[in-house]
Amino acid sequence: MAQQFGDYQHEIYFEALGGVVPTLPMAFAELEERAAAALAPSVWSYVAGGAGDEFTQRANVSAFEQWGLVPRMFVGADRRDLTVDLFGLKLASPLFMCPVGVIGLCGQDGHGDLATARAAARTGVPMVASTLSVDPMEDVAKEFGDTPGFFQLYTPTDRDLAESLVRRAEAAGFKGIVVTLDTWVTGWRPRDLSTGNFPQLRGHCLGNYTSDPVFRSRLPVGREDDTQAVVMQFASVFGNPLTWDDLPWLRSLTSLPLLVKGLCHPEDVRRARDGGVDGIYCSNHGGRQANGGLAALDALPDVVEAADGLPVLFDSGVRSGADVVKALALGATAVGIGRPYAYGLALGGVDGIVHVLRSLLAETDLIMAVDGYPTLADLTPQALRRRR
Ligand SMILES: Cc1cc2nc3c(=O)[nH]c(=O)nc-3n(C[C@H](O)[C@H](O)[C@H](O)COP(=O)(O)O)c2cc1C
Ligand SMILES: CCCCC(=O)C(=O)O
Repeated sequence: MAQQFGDYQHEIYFEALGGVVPTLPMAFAELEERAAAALAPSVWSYVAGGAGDEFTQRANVSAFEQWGLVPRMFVGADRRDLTVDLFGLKLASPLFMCPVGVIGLCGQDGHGDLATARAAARTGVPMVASTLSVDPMEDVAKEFGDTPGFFQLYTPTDRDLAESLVRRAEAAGFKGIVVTLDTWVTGWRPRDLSTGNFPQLRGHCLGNYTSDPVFRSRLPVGREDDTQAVVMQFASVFGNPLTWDDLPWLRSLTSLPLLVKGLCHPEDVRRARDGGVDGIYCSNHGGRQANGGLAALDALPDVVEAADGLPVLFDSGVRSGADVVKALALGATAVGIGRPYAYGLALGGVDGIVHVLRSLLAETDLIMAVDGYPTLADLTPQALRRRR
């Protein structure tokens, strides 16, 4: 019987079998190497870099090697189902694109946010759009097609501005708000400190601020389009060291699904759950914020247990379909990638992102086929063994 393959993601597989050689890299190492050469050096070091000596960033990746999937036979997994129900949204797969603040700069035309949204429309893989984007969120959301999108909020100290950003996201049609908690201050990032390179402080990726009526009203009259005034105002409101006392206010901001990003401690997960969030987002920001930390994957099982049935989104260190499968088996509801799609964009624009997403999805699906785990429900911790 002919193999029953899933969807669009197998085009890449059939093309290769048919002798169509992909022009973009198939392996992450080559993707990264070629992106390093394609991106402007300042953008490359900002995107690729992490905190301190990048121990945690490396640990995020190597943590996946500590787990192995145990194959099951006689399953006949000729059809797989990768669809996910998230807050009532039917997603084509459990993959999503993490918020990446300078994604705008990774596209050759300087509109990488729009390119990412277009890739989301083409693949059904949702984008979590960062507060720090070149193009305003309304323009990004227009490109989503039928794919749901989420808005990531960096909560400013100016509460009126925070409310305005959330109102705008609701009006633009975003399907959920992701509040990032681990980056109210930028971590110790030697690559950027040694070059003085922080794109936001050079006036890049501030499109959601410069288009915001509340933000504009705070600028000195007549200097609304003056980059220096904009950067100073941005820097003065950017980081809000929120406490648990702020959670009711955050919750009151929206009736959309509310997720909190950056949770790794089970006690924080329990408190967030009690505070009425709709989803937990387990991440250590790709190792960019605090070095010396636990790999995000190693925090995931306790987070899932404490979430007690709430959806758990996961990112940090995912580089292959095997990684996606392992994170799902450890309890993630959906799995995000950051740097990999930024590199795809750098190399091939919208097509480059689509290539990265299709490749990851095809590998994920084929592992589930070969290893006999045809549905996401089959992927449980029992599917994995810790490496000895
Ligand atoms: C260049 C860059 C910019 C980022 N900007 C944001 C951001 O604006 N908001 C946010 O919540 N996370 C941001 N992140 C973190 C990602 O959302 C995600 O947690 C991380 O990239 C996942 O790790 P990975 O790159 O190893 O896949 C950024 C990551 C990178 C690499
Ligand atoms: C203050 C940092 C904003 C962008 C970001 O989240 C990142 O570079 O990791």
